[in-house]
Amino acid sequence: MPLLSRPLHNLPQASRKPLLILIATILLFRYRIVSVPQAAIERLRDVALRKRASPQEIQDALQQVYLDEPDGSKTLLVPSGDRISKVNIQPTSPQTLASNTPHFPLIPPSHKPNVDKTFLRQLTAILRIVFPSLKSKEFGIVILHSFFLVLRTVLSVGVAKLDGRIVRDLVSANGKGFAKGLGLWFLLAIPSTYTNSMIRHLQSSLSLNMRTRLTRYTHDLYLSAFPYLRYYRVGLEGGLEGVDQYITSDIASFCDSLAGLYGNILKPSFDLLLFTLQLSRSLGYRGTALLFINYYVTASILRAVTPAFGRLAAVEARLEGEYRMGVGRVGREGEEIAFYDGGKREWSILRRAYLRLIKHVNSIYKIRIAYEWTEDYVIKYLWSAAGYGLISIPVLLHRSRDVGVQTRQRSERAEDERPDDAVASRTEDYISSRRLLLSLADAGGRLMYAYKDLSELAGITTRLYTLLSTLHNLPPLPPTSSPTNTTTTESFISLSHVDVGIPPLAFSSPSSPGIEKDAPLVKDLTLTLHAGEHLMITGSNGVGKTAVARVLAGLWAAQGDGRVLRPGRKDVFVVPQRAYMVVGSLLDQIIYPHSYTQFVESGKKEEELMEILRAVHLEYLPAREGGWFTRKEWRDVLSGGEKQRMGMARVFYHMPKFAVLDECTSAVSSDVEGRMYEHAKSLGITLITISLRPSLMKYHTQLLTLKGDGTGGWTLSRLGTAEERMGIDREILMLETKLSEVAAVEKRVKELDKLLSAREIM
Ligand SMILES: Nc1ncnc2c1ncn2[C@@H]1O[C@H](COP(=O)(O)OP(=O)(O)OP(=O)(O)O)[C@@H](O)[C@H]1O
Repeated sequence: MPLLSRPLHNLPQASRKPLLILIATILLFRYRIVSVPQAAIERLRDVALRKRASPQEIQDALQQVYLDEPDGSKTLLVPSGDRISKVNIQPTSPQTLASNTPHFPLIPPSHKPNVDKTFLRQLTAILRIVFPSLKSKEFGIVILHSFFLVLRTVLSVGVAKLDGRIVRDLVSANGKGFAKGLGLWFLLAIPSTYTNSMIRHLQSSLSLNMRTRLTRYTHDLYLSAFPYLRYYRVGLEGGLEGVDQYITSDIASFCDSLAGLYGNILKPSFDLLLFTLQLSRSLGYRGTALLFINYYVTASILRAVTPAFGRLAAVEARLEGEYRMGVGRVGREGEEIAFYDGGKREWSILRRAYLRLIKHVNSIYKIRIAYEWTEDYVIKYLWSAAGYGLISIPVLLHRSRDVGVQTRQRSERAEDERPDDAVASRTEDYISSRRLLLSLADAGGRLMYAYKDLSELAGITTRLYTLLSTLHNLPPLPPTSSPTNTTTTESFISLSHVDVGIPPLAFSSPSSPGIEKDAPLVKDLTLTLHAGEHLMITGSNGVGKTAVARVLAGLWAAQGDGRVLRPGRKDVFVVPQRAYMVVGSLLDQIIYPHSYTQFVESGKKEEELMEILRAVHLEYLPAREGGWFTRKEWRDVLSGGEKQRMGMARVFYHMPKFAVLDECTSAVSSDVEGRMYEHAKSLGITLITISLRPSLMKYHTQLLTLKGDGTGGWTLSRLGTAEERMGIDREILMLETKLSEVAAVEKRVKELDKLLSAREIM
């Protein structure tokens, strides 16, 4: 170590060299990717669930996240403790998506959710996704759940009977019978309580499984590749806002509500059926008929006073979404807001959104008071009173019959019946019937609540259905056929008579016919760009430059009778104006949209990534940020210019034939920008640049100028040879130098003027 303890510059030349090599090696090793080559992927494949994973395997799994399976499915690697669990995820097949589409016809925006035929149709369509087959896990849970629900009802009847028996034995002072009843009571308590816990567990489990299925299905539908790009088009063309609320909150509410409702309908229905059957034995046919009249009257009263819970729930979910979007916006754009010190303004915006929400929720609560009051009155008190009346009929009839019989037989024979037995048996009847009636009232209450829940479910179902039907019905973007010339294998991009305009809504609703279509931003655009030629698109702000890029990228369909021909999606890479940073490591930023596995499989090496970073002048990043695998919120960590350079790094990583650069270097210094352009050209990438910077003209051979005079006009001109372009550039530089000297000359003229006027005064 004495070598290291001396300052480096004090060392003789000969001993300095090995030290420098050593330091360089250590540095290189430090920033070397903890490479997870193909072998590591195979190793991860072999990691068994029960086997303890090594720290290296855990690290690999964290970076890898997924394993691609030969059947197209993915295996999710979840490190937990020192083990790695694997979850196989089957993507929804395009055939399934296509076969489901006819079940999701669009509903008019004016549709008001209610418990009606439309609701049933919507629910059935969604249930196709949740229960794809009778063999599915969800269906199994429903069967088990139903079993426990029925068991609970059967046990309740048993409890009611036992209750009556215990009291009978007590009244008739039958100690032995009483002790036996009590023993049975404790025994019956075991399956009863277990059944209750299982019902709750299976309900939560059903909800979670349904949520997982719906979420996966929605993700597969929403995050669809070209030609659907539904995540991008659902807002502009689908007219749906706040999709995050639909996918996160609405799906969860729907599943909770549906799973809860199943139990809340099935169990009280069974209760009602079984208890009525039991009661009818002691009530007789007249009592049973009266019981049914009671049900009918109650249901009619409650239906009349039930508010439109479905509509209220749908509005609540929408307002919840608006408030959530507001909070999300402040989080996302925090820095911009802070620069303007816009906290107060945002406060008032958020407050308004929140107030709208709670005002609505409050009004629901108020509406509920009247409804719940009526419900309680009818179910608890009216039913109980009716119950007492119904129980009293056989008891009183029995008694009067007894009295009649006794009077008639009094003279004929001595009373051989113990009055205690009769009382005990009546008490038993009464206790059992009373318990059954109380349970009946409870079941009725639950059913009425279930109706309210059903209305709320109708509201959430409509929202979820709207999302799914919009996603299903977005038509695919028109194909942009690959123009690879088979004779020369040369690629080109060609637009012929293309109108470029904001895409209209994909579906015009019957309520809003004949929406005026916007005039195209650019009309009748025709151009052909061969590989090796470079196009610059310019024009004032808002004239439609990015719109042209969107058409070139295939994000917007060409309007009019135009035709777009371009190579496949791999060969055209677009770098947008706003730099996008993905969640993940530093390495993930460069390789985006590739995953880590794709990077490993591409066979690219870490040295190549370093080379790319060097080309965009970001070679210091791995050292500064603590290595390739550092995970940070890159959107905040990198500066504006750094983010834009990262965008260019992605171009150099993916090496497309064409790169559309939409003002993606506006925050990069001119010298670095120039070097990046030169580098791109040296790699054989054909550039299509959207920019207002004349200094970039020299890297291009064609200039498309959008006029922006409202007519959609444009001009296309050649920019001359490289020599000529450099000549123009030199002239611009010379003129700019001369212009910069003007200020100094003017200053000197003013000084001379002052001098002259001073002499004249003297
Ligand atoms: N999603 C959209 N919804 C509605 N209007 C849009 C949408 N996208 C673009 N526009 C409109 O289309 C016009 C052209 O937009 P574009 O982004 O192409 O302009 P640009 O020429 O790239 O402008 P800049 O130089 O400011 O980036 C603008 O008037 C814009 O308001």
